[in-house]
Amino acid sequence: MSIHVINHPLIQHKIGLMRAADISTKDFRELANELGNLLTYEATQDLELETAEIDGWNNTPIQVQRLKGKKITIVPILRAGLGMMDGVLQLIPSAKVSVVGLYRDEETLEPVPYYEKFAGNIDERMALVIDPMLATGGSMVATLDMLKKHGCKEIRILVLVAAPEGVERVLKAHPDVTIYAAALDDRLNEHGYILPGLGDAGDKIFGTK
Ligand SMILES: O=P(O)(O)OC[C@H]1O[C@H](OP(=O)(O)OP(=O)(O)O)[C@H](O)[C@@H]1O
Ligand SMILES: O=c1cc[nH]c(=O)[nH]1
Ligand SMILES: [Mg+2]
Repeated sequence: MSIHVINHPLIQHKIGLMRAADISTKDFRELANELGNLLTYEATQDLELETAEIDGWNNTPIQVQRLKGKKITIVPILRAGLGMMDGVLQLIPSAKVSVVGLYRDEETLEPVPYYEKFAGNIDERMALVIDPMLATGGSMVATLDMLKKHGCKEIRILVLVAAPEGVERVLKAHPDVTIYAAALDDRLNEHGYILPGLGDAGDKIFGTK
């Protein structure tokens, strides 16, 4: 469908903090989760509601609104997607979690799949795919291919930083998805890293460099 870059001041402030060269693992992790949380709030603004009747505090039946349909599934792309998951789950605590494991081959930049485990009845659930980085778009397109192969029909993507090349590739292959991003950056460098970007998000979240 499209990309929404969320220009909320808190989001812009926090993504700016994440770009600092000397950021600690602790701060990077905290900010990735906080942004996951804020992007979830933005991406769920139009979820469908239904009316339900419950017993109110004084034993009188009252009508309340609740989310309609089957529970959402959150889809973190390993590893780095896990770095946003706690923040997303804070707002959607009963979501089902589907996991996709992919890494980018450093030479070809193509995704190499190594794991997948999807929630049951995924064909009836909205999927929120989370990954801090959308670079060439290869990992995201592979994830969307997997989800659709399992019947998933409604997919929204939450990323911290997107590159124009990746956005174009995703929306060309899957024009029905919507991307929510904290930032749309300038370009990719010759190694497929986003500029100005965040560096290697997986390494920063897991403290592996
Ligand atoms: O758009 P692309 O060019 O596919 O690149 C983006 C992917 O690269 C990173 O993962 P990485 O392969 O470094 O794996 P990791 O999360 O295990 O570190 C990132 O978290 C995305 O999944
Ligand atoms: O800039 C990038 C590109 C891919 N993966 C990352 O972690 N960062
Ligand atoms: Mg990585």
